[in-house]
Amino acid sequence: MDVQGSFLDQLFDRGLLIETGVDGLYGRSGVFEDVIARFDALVTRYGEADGAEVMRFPPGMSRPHFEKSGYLKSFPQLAGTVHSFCGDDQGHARIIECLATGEDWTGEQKATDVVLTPAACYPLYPVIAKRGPLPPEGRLFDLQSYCFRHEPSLEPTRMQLFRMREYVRAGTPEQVVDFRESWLERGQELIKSLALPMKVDVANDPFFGRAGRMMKVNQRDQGLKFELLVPVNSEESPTACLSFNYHQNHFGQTWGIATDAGETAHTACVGFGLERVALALFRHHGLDVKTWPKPVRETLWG
Ligand SMILES: Nc1ncnc2c1ncn2[C@@H]1O[C@H](COP(=O)(O)OP(=O)(O)OP(=O)(O)O)[C@@H](O)[C@H]1O
Ligand SMILES: [Zn+2]
Repeated sequence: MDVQGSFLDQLFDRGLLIETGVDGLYGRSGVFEDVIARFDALVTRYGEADGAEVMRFPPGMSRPHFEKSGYLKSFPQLAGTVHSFCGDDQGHARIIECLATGEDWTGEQKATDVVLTPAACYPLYPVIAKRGPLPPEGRLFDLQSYCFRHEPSLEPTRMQLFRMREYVRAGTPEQVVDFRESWLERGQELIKSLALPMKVDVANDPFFGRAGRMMKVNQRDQGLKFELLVPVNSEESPTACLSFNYHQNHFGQTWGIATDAGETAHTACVGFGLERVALALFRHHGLDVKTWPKPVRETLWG
């Protein structure tokens, strides 16, 4: 068995992750959750002085907002929608019949107004827009959400439902670029304080299809996305644990968000993959948190 498979099996054997029968969909133990909570609190300590406005959204968002966001243009392969049965007794009878005969029953389902949140910041932009033009200092938000992406995998770091902590900045290009620069530094300090090996590299999002190829090249050429990578599954392809994204005026234009001076607002976000950081810690410091290096334990548990 390859290294990835065995790391996942070790996590199952220890009960840190709990199998559900679906790749990338796992339960988590109390110990695993405690590591996530401690890391989440550490992120808060690093960002505290900035006074971000805290908002928490459920892991589903408005389908009309999702449609307007442009997500389906770029990442149709990752999207997840919530469907429900809206029929009558006959429809119900067909579902039961299909289940009994092993036929597909899902044709009776209809799309609801809810889609699964693909990234913690997607529900935020329409909320910012609704408040009107930004104040002169711009705005800063603190988010955390379960996110869904249809990317089933045996790599434990690639889940279908996982939590993303984010800080999102909206303002002038200068304000937004400053924010991203400062988090590029802080993010590295933060991961160093956990004694994890890392590197920062330019990256691209998985834009779909032929048209997506150019978008990947553009994103890289313009340095719009950086990732902080930690080897978890392998040394050759380290895992993006943090990402630093400059959207330029994409969301400002899409949602009609203006700066105080009446220009289209720019936005950027820094995202922390909470499960990925936890997995990196278990990978490098061992499956028993009691034996983790003392400085790491002190950073997390004080
Ligand atoms: N499938 C996933 N499972 C667990 N965590 C994830 C997953 N996809 C993304 N993340 C985490 O969420 C953060 C923000 O998401 P982002 O869209 O920037 O990731 P990404 O660039 O798509 O990651 P990758 O390149 O590995 O697919 C990432 O830095 C990562 O830590
Ligand atoms: Zn984001």
